[in-house]
Amino acid sequence: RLKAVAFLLHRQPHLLKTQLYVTPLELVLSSCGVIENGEQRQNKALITKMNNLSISSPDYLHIVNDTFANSDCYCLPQPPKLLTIMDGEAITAKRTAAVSAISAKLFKPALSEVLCILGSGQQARSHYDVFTKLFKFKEVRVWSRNKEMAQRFVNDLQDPVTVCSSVKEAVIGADVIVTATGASQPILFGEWVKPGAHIAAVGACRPDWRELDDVLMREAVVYVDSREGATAESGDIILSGAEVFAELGEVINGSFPAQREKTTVFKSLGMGIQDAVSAKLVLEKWNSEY
Ligand SMILES: NC(=O)C1=CN([C@@H]2O[C@H](COP(=O)(O)OP(=O)(O)OC[C@H]3O[C@@H](n4cnc5c(N)ncnc54)[C@H](OP(=O)(O)O)[C@@H]3O)[C@@H](O)[C@H]2O)C=CC1
Ligand SMILES: O=C(O)C1=NCCCC1
Repeated sequence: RLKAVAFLLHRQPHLLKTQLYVTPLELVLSSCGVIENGEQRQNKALITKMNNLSISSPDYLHIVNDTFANSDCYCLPQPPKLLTIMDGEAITAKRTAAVSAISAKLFKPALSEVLCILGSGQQARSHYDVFTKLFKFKEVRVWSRNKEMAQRFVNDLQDPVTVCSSVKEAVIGADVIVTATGASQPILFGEWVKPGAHIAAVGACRPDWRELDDVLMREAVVYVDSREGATAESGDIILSGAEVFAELGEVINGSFPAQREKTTVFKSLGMGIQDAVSAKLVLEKWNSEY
């Protein structure tokens, strides 16, 4: 199913997020997708997700509504029927980590013993869950801006995880690094990164925000979920001038190689199709069980 989701990333048109700036809150209408079932246009659905996040507050406001509404986008013969409202926060956490896990599967070094997670919020947790479920690491490290948040993150887990006091301490020697922070300036510097490591860069989803420095962005082979999204939404790509090597879907369909032996960055931004496909899976499971 993860593979199917990733394959779809490349096959479907990508609708860029629409961002509405409403002071003091910034509303991001982050995704919108239409699912059709072949020529008959059965099971059509319109999916919207709204993210509401404040940049003036350290809190990322998770007021997220996902609607999965049955509508005919072409002629609207009758008013659309609301199929379901889903918890966008839960879906966003899982689908983002699932896509990063596909990137790790393709690009992480063959011998990957140390996982490092920068950040201790929702995305950090979902990435921890998926990465430690799918891959075996000898050591897992976490760093967070506030050390007590990192400690709280670790206290919630069954398995041992090392809390690090600095990004440098956390990333030195790491084979796989997840950056899932609200940073707007680089926190991860190329000079600290082990050659051949894989970085799943999840935060810094605005054109003027950074998590990774120029050295890392220019030296690594850069993969993205969507070229169009990356060149419009990612400060790490736009401001560093780094070249995008390939989309994840282009690697999965064989158009571009996975350069596993090199240092690789997967710059994740999130796509509507990821939400649409995930919401569809959830709805189908719900319908089959209840
Ligand atoms: N690529 C994608 O598809 C998606 C990306 N995102 C992005 O991922 C990032 C994390 O999201 P999420 O986990 O939901 O957010 P949370 O609010 O749950 O967690 C935010 C984390 O970022 C840290 N943080 C905040 N500001 C800074 C800063 N200036 N420098 C360093 N660390 C900082 C916080 O650390 P502490 O608590 O210690 O202060 C906390 O660990 C965000 O940038 C978000 O926009 C989110 C959803 C999808
Ligand atoms: O895809 C998403 O959902 C998001 N992407 C970037 C940051 C906010 C949410």
